[in-house]
Amino acid sequence: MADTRALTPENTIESVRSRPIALVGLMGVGKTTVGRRLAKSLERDFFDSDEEIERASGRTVAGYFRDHGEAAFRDGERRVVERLLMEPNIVMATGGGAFIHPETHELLKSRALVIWLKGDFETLMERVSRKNTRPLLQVPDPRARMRELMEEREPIYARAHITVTVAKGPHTRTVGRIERALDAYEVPKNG
Ligand SMILES: Nc1ncnc2c1ncn2[C@@H]1O[C@H](COP(=O)(O)OP(=O)(O)OP(=O)(O)O)[C@@H](O)[C@H]1O
Ligand SMILES: O=C(O)C1=C[C@@H](O)[C@@H](O)[C@H](O)C1
Ligand SMILES: [Mg+2]
Repeated sequence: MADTRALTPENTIESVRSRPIALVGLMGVGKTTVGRRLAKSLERDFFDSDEEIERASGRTVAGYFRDHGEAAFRDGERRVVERLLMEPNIVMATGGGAFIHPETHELLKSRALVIWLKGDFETLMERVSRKNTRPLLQVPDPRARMRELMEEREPIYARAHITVTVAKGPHTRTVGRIERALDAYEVPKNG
């Protein structure tokens, strides 16, 4: 059955704006910390898919990867994202790989207003180096791994409805940029 929530010109801008807002992008770009502040500013509820997986499984993301592997994590992530997309009026921070997984990508693209937070390499490295809890970066050369992830993933993140460039500076600046991008957003003619 056709998804009536697909982003087409028949959707009024009001209906598109009332979709869940989903933040996607690489580890460390600020999806969680910026998302929380954006939700507050827009008077929406905030959810983080990684935190929801941790709550539901009673494990940390790193523990989940260790015990069940990445494929099981991606499956759990898809289910969590699908459930969160039923919530009205939310901002959702997704895990860095959610929009890369084809089924989760499709869900997000058809039911949310997807915003790619695009960071430069050095900003991302500086931010991820503050915590060593990210399983994909527990490798001998995390800089090389991050470069690979950027190359593999950026063309996919670029399919988001909106791209917002994130640079050094306070979270509030990124929130302001996202709000301006949302105000300027128009439903594309070709869906
Ligand atoms: N202007 C800023 N915007 C976003 N994050 C910032 C900013 N300044 C500092 N940070 C910090 O960068 C770190 C990473 O942010 P955060 O955890 O929100 O990233 P994330 O995109 O959710 O990553 P992950 O995909 O691993 O969940 C945090 O310590 C956050 O406080
Ligand atoms: O970029 C990724 O693939 C990931 C990012 C984190 O948010 C977690 O979802 C997990 O560490 C995987
Ligand atoms: Mg996060």
